[in-house]
Amino acid sequence: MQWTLVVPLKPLPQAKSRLADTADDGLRPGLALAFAQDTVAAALGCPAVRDVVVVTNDALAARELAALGAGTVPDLPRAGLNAALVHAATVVGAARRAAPVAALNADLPALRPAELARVLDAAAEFPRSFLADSAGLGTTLLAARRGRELRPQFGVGSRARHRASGAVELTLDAVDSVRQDVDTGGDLRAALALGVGPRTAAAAARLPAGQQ
Ligand SMILES: Nc1nc2c(ncn2[C@@H]2O[C@H](COP(=O)(O)OP(=O)(O)OP(=O)(O)O)[C@@H](O)[C@H]2O)c(=O)[nH]1
Ligand SMILES: C=C(OP(=O)(O)O)C(=O)O
Repeated sequence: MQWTLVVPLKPLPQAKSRLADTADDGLRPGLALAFAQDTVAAALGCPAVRDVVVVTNDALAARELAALGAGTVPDLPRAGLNAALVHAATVVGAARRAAPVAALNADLPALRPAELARVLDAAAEFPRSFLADSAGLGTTLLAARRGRELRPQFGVGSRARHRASGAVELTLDAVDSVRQDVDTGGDLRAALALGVGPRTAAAAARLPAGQQ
């Protein structure tokens, strides 16, 4: 089964606010873009992915991610993450005749195509499913098979909400790169230890010593 991935991305100046201690206002937007570029590049390299559509209102990010081969959809004004995902899934569904769709966070700079393929292959077994993040509280991927709605409930504590909504939790081992989202300095160090993509490696090298 081949999936369409919907990747949400905030305007870069507002993105990754919890990384303020690690990267100042001058470096943080570039770091957020690098995470998204490495996430999208790895997703496009995954055999289980048909296409990647980024939902964002950031013109620079849209341009850079389109250059990698992603489609882009403008966000709805001030609607928030879940509304942006529903909107993008609707646009994608209309264009692709109810293709299977998965939402994937844009902050997975260590993402490996083979691990993403294992997660998506597992998701193909269930009408609606999700993968918990490395912290065990959030969600990095929510998948809906053909003809099912995504019904995203991302945000603080989303693992419990997705489970309560009836989505099946995918309990795979050895898919750390799909779980490792980067919200904090500690997350960034964990992602660097797993091995990040080239754009994140370059952006992280510009951080002050001790923050990498
Ligand atoms: N298109 C779109 N994407 C969003 C929106 N809010 C969050 N996102 C994206 O959804 C994912 C998870 O978002 P958050 O954890 O809320 O925000 P973040 O920028 O990653 O980090 P913080 O600022 O530290 O909360 C990231 O890929 C964000 O860029 C939104 O309103 N619209
Ligand atoms: C939005 C989410 O991600 P984050 O951990 O980046 O807030 C989530 O886990 O639902």
